[in-house]
Amino acid sequence: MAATITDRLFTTRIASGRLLYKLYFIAFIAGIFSLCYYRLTHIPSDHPILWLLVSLAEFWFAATWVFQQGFRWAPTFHVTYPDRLPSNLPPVDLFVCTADPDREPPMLVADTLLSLMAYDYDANKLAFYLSDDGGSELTFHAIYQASLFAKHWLPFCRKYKVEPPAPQAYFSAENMDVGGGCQSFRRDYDLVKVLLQGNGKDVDVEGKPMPTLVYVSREKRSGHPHHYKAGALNALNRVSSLMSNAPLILNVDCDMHSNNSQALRDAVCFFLDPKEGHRIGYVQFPQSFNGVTKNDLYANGVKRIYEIEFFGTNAHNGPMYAGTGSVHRRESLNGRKFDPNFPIKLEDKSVKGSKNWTELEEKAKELIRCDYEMGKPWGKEMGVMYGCAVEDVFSGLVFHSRGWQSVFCSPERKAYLGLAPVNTNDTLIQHKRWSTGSLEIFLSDYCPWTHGVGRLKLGQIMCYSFYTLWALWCLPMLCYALIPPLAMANGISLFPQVTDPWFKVFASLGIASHIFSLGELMWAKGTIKMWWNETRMWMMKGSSSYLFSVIVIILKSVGISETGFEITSKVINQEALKRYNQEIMEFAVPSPMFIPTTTLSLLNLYCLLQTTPKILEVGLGGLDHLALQLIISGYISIISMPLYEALFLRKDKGRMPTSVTTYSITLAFLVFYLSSFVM
Ligand SMILES: O=c1ccn([C@@H]2O[C@H](COP(=O)(O)OP(=O)(O)O[C@H]3O[C@H](CO)[C@@H](O)[C@H](O)[C@H]3O)[C@@H](O)[C@H]2O)c(=O)[nH]1
Ligand SMILES: [Mn+2]
Repeated sequence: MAATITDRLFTTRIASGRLLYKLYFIAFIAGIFSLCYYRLTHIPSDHPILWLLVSLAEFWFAATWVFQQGFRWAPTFHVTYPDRLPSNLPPVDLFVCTADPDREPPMLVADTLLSLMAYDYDANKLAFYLSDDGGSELTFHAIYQASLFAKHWLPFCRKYKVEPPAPQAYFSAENMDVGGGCQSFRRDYDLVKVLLQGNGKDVDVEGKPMPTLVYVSREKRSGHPHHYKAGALNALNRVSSLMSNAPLILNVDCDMHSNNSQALRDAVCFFLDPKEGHRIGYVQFPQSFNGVTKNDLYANGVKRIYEIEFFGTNAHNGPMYAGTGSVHRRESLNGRKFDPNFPIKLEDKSVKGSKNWTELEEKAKELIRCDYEMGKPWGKEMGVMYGCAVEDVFSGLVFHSRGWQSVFCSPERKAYLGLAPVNTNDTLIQHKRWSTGSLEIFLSDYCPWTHGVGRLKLGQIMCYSFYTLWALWCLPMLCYALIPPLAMANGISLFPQVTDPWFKVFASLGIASHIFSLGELMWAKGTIKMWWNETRMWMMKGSSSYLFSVIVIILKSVGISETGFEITSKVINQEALKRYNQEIMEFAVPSPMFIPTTTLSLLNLYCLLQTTPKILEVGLGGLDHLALQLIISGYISIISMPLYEALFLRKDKGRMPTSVTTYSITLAFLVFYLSSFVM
């Protein structure tokens, strides 16, 4: 297949203006060294512990800044040339996962599936596999109806070049041929059902071939871990190798529909490239989101990751595997190592010709049984890795350490559009899962600092360090949100006073890092308010999600708790949606996730109010030695405005539940009074 291609199918360009960045880098790093020097030469004799904690926090802030250089050093962009692709394209198997019909409405799943089926690609080369971990009759029915509707939808998309090819509006009850087909459905056993037969057996209303479509639902039995999404992907991997065995595998979550019917061709360009193609294990598309508010209230548009940071990873062996929107080489997914001396060609080993589908369904059921994997290398040496709440990043790290490269492919027209959490609690829970999983990776046998050395590039290790140590942000954040205000209230100075030249070092580092991150986001077409929201969410995640992650990991290490997969809800009620669109933060549920953040905000406000009378008494000049602490608390209080409103001023249903308010106030006072004994 690839032998006939001589022209490059993609090219690479490094961002301009790097000299300017390097100058900034030198200035900033000089600032970090000065700060360290100041801390080491100014150890106070009366409060050494406070000094130590604040210094460690600053050290960790500096270390994460250093890791981030992996993303910032050389942003690298790829351009693909799909026009140069040969007509004989490699087959692709497409996996879609769903797990819970209440949190992931079947209509959404069907919509995603149909949007993918509309890819501009030879239908004979595509096979779709839907994993329904919820084993839901409703989902099955929706998919079955979708398979019928697809026979109308695909010709329609071809004719009118529909973009995005997701039929939401079209996929209404009137369009469906209701009834039939799924009466035999029972949910007490494994189910593999071929809904559309490829290779010309099933045709659309115009007589053109349909792709294959297979519904898979795994049996769950207690005592047999089903490994969540990773388990689902591995089950689909085996079923697909039996039924179609395409050399490429695309994975999309049910909450992300295709928004660009050409994107698959872009991905194929990387694998078929005559020069670099053989090194590439997977292509990762960005995750982009539908319906995120103008200023991205919860920072769930994750612009920073997918519109800034991931371009930086292209400079050193490519991005992390981020789950949805990724195309894998089956060989690398199945445990093969990359060996430059024995390049693996992207060969078409797919199963061809007419098939006995009933027989295949029966055989496939064996492959998805919950005890099938016992004693087999799945989840360890083969397939997506088990044992981690972020199976994607973990697996990507393993593929990278087996020598494969990845590429970040971000076409002009967004490849996928998905649903992001639309309230505070879901956001914090999602980040708890991500940061817990990330820390699990760092603590695993594949730790980038040990296993990664010699296998990964330095820049890659830095990027992985940044992500896998995310959860540890909570420690410096807690230090900075607790110690300076409490020390201030007790009259203890922890920073140089305004007239001290060292003050300038602290001030410049603080200002520079803020201006830089703002500039970066503006470059990615963000807004100032978006940046402010992002900063607030960063603090909330830091003091809540990340803190809980660290606690979960500690509990897990002593065997008290297990990490699971809390599925993000994709439904929202109308009233809450209205508030969301007005960019009013939603709390509403009495979630423990809120308590640390609200406590810290209250504490900072209280310490600020406590110190204000003193300021009025002696004038700002007299509090010169506490100026930086005042600024920190002032900053935390200003950014916490929406929290104070939710706690005390709002009357709507989205306000902070009284129980959270009570706990937080009590806790804040407790901490405050305890501190006066300790400090
Ligand atoms: O037991 C399970 C649990 C989840 N899922 C599926 O996993 C996907 C992701 O779940 P979601 O709740 O949407 O989590 P997100 O945080 O939005 O997912 C992000 O983070 C995950 C890792 O934590 C990645 O796998 C995803 O691709 C990535 O989009 C969905 O399609 C689910 O149906 C399963 O198939 N089985
Ligand atoms: Mn999701």
